[in-house]
Amino acid sequence: MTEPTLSLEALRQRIDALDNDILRLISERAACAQQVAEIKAEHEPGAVFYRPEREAQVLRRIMELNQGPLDSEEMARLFREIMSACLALEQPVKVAYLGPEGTFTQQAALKHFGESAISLPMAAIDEVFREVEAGAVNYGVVPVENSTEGVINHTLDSFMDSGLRICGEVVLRIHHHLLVAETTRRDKVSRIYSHPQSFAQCRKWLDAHFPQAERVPVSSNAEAARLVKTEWHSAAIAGDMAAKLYGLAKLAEKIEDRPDNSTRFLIIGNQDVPISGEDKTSLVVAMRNQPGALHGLLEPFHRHQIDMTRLETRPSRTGVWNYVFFIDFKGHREEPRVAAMLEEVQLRAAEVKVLGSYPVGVL
Ligand SMILES: O=C(O)C(=O)C[C@]1(C(=O)O)C=C[C@@H](O)C=C1
Repeated sequence: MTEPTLSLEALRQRIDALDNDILRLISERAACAQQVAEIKAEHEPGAVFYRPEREAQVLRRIMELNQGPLDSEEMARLFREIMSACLALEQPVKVAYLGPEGTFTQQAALKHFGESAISLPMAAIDEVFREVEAGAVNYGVVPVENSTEGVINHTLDSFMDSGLRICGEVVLRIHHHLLVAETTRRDKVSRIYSHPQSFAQCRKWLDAHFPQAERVPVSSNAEAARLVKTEWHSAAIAGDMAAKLYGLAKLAEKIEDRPDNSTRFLIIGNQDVPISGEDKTSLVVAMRNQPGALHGLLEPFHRHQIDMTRLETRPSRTGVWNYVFFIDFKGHREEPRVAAMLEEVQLRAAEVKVLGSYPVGVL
């Protein structure tokens, strides 16, 4: 057995000395951010302090540089919080999310903006849009698609009537747990509350383990968790945030049928985000009702070798049998190859609306 090189006492002294350095360096960094804020405020009327492209670059660089022993995601999360605190010094950022408190959307908001952001729950997706449009908050966070259940139509439809732009995306691994009040026994659970999407994502597990329990759909997972707090014969399917918020125990963990179950959320705001180096663009395209229209729309993507990551169809709501396409692809609208493709699509389509170019989610 090899002897430890330093005693416990000596290691703790070393940690204290390192903490002194870290403290000094974080303070120096925060002072730099304050100066950045002064420059922004001087040069731009209505200065925008939050810079998604810069944040993505900072996090990507840290992940590339990291050599362990902490893994790169863990290290990026630490830097995420440092930047969040620095941004709060520049200007506290207010974020509306699809609530109530304890939902996965709140978790996504905090994952993206860090714990120093002020997050405000809204009752519905269109309320999140309205709060951002009215200027009551700086940004909004809404779910847009789930890997098991598909697209969230409310969010796509809200974009059709809104002038807001997409400033970012965040992907969250969704882990569902079966939660109960502390005194509830497994054999007493006769009713399970959850959001319909979560029931769908855990259907096989529920069929196998609780085939007899009544499944009661409610408006959110957090609402399900709130209900079981006082019902000793009920359980809720919800995530970690809701479990913590309502002090519930986990009867079973990670009960989702697919281990890669994840949800993608969009950050909506009023700004056009510059190129970060690894970006995505989202469009809504209305096509004329004629044969070959879809082929005509897709052809320029193929020719310019642009990687489409999603294509959704929605009724346009402005005429019978008219459809619009929601398209996501890799690349930024200011890249020449993307700009050339967009020009061609514009010629072929009845209407094209660029919802935004934004950094591919880092964390
Ligand atoms: O570089 C900037 O523009 C900053 O304001 C600094 C900083 C950071 O802490 O690194 C903080 C907030 C921005 O969203 C991006 C980066």
